[in-house]
Amino acid sequence: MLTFYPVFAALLVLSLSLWLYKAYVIRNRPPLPPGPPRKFIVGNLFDIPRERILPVLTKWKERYGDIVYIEALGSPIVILNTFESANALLGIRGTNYSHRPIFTFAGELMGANRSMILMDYGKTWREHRKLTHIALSSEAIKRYYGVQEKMASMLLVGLLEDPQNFAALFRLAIGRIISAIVYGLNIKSADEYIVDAETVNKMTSDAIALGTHLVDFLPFLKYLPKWTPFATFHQKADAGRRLIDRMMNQPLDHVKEEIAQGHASPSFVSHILTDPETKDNIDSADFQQLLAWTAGMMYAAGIETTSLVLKTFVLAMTIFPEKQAIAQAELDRVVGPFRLPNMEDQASLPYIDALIKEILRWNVITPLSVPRRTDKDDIYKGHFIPAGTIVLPNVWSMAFDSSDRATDFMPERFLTPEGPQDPYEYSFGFGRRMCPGQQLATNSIFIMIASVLSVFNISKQRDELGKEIPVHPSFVWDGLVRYVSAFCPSRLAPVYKHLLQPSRAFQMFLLSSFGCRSRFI
Ligand code: HEM
Repeated sequence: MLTFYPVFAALLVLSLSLWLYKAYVIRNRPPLPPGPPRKFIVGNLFDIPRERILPVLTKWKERYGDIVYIEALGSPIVILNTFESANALLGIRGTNYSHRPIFTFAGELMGANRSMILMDYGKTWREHRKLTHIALSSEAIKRYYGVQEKMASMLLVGLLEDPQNFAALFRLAIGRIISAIVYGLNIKSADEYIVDAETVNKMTSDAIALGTHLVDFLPFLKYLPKWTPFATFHQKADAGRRLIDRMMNQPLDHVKEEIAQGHASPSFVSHILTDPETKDNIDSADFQQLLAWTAGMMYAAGIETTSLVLKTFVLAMTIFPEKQAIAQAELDRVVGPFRLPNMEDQASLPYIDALIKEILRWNVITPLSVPRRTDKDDIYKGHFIPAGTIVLPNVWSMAFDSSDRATDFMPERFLTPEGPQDPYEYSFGFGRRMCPGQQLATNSIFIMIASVLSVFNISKQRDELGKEIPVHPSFVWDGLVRYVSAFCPSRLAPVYKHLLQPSRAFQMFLLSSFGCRSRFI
């Protein structure tokens, strides 16, 4: 008993000193950024409704300004509402702001932290980024023009046959481009793997949405045995892990088999596996894992995002036919009626370029980008940002802040030199972790949009009485990606004028024989 008192007294003194030190440090450091009042323990956890998060963020921005501080179960979160603050912190102070939050559910339990997008900033991330650069550098992407043009003409053929199925056809076209570039897959094998990629995307995007899994805020829950009633997340995570592993490894094994049989098509993966110089330059303990995950990541990150932009394009053209007419007039003028557009036309089609920017702005695909985490304490504009803070760039507010009449669909806003912030500067992220697939994505979007507008008129469906069925834009946000919700009252009708109204069979032949000069790596 006697020996207990000195230990107890020492502990008491230690705790008191720690408490006093913390109080002293807190009092002497700059204040946290402003934000809504926090409740005891839970903080603002229940102020972040998943479905209505954007209006809540807008309200906070109006009340607290450029940079807003909230907490969820003790985890600090900072929301950056302007391009200036996002660029200053995520871009210029990139060393401190390029980490990702620790996603216990998606990252650790499902195993998605092996992918570049969720991986923490550091040596392994740099290896992934370096390898990805081989496939997506400005030089490399020029070699994909042929495959992009070919897939665009195949899309047109698909649309002629089944115009109402446009959403699936867009996804297929984008999936085929990426799988041809990354794995050199032929169309049949590509279509097989696209289905896996879709499921994995949806699952991961859902899993990393803010506030979806309690285990992300209370990581000790991961130690709950799998059989306990509250640990159903374990089964979900195990199923996710199996699916992710299959998606990463199956196409890679497919290419290896093709190489062994001597008939692999040129692709990123076959290039890395067969070029001894490239392989020798890669300093990685687990080369196979590195290759499987860089290739799989390009595939997974590129399909849903790019095809969503195209779906938004159809929605916008349905609602704003006058903008469609201006874009088609430009195509008539520049490309003319005797051929389909190609990648070289891009620089001569400023209205199409402005149209793509407006689509990216009007429906921001990732309204809060992909979250970051601070490594060390920081001070910005007199506010203290603690180490370990989750940082969310509010891209949504950047897009709608940038000009008056922000909710209108107006590609023209990007045709004047004093126009608003360029959406390419915020839609694809910031600084060191900016999307490496941006150029590939914008090229695919360009060729698909220009080709579709050359051959089709997009309009509202009509009912049995011939009256137009109204279309109301509606979006669903799963926390990372903002989807255009199922809408189908759009009609893609061939206009034929660009092909001098040939017979249907001849037209199919013409379309499918365009753009066949495909070369990959
Ligand atoms: C319209 C299409 C696309 C959009 C809107 C988009 C958007 C984004 C965003 C917002 C990020 C997070 C950046 C950050 O943290 O600052 C990102 C990361 C990433 N994107 Fe994209 N992306 C698109 C297409 C693609 C394509 C086609 C590929 C590859 C072929 C790709 C590969 C990646 C990868 C690998 C990352 C992770 C980068 C890292 O964490 O270092 N994306 N993308």
